[in-house]
Amino acid sequence: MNEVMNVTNLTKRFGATEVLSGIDLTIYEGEVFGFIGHNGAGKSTFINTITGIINKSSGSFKMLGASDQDLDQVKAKIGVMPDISNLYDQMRGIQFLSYMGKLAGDHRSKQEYAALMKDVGLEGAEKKKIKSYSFGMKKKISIAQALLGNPSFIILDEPTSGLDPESAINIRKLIADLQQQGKTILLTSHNLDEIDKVSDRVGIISNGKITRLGTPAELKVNKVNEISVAIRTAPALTSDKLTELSAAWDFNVTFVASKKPYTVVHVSSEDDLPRLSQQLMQSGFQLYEISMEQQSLEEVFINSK
Ligand SMILES: Nc1ncnc2c1ncn2[C@@H]1O[C@H](COP(=O)(O)OP(=O)(O)OP(=O)(O)O)[C@@H](O)[C@H]1O
Repeated sequence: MNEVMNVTNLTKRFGATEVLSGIDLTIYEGEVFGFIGHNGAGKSTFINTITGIINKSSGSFKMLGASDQDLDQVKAKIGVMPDISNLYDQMRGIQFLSYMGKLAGDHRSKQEYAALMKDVGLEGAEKKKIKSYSFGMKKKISIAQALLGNPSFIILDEPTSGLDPESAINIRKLIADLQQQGKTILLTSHNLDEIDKVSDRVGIISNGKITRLGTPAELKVNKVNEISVAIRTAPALTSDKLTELSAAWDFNVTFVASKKPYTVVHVSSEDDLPRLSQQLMQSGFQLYEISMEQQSLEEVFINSK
């Protein structure tokens, strides 16, 4: 697999505050990489550093084969979504894109710029001044700007935050289309369900370091000897009742939570499931459902701190 980005021990300090504390990360050609972290974790600082908007403090990185010293050689192949406060808001949407397109060496026809606006969900807003755009519309035009010049590596910082659900779905489709075209995408989002859906791999940044890295499926695997099971019974199984009953069982079951109408418990092996069902029925419970639960990416994120 070809490396599109390779970051080694990257640090960034603002005065005495260290925001990135030794990031190591490789992104491969054709993948969608999702970057998550709490507010202020350093996601934007990371993006700004690897795109040369701000200077690193130490460490090194390579982008599309060029070292960080030679970033200018590959900048045209990297599409970065600008902050919406950096849009020229006196310009009309299509005028802005064709102006920025020319700067990026992108010589499309007017119809092609209109098609790009349609792709990001701005059909009908081509001739409106950007200053009249809503927050979501500004977000969409900045995504369009990131696509100018046909970049092979596209970096999108919170592309769907503030978008209505339908627009967010369209942007996710656009990301999937771009990946189909062979592009590599780095995106950040606080919508963990979205990151789960669109990303091939996910990195969690916390305290300036990447604390978890893997495919969504890898991250969601429960700890060894800890299988979450959701049970729906009548009457509902309470923590006290489970403690009382399980004292006599020859396998371990621990109460985790009540998530109405389910009771979530941990068992240590899949083989405990039939035993658990049998014991509950023998104790007078009517068993309606019993199923293994996978952690959500949200739970992985909360537990990664
Ligand atoms: N130019 C700057 N000068 C000083 N501190 C900065 C500067 N830019 C960012 N920071 C600080 O760096 C930290 C990381 O900020 P950053 O914007 O990278 O976080 P983030 O993960 O993108 O957060 P969010 O999810 O809220 O967008 C914050 O504490 C922020 O205050």
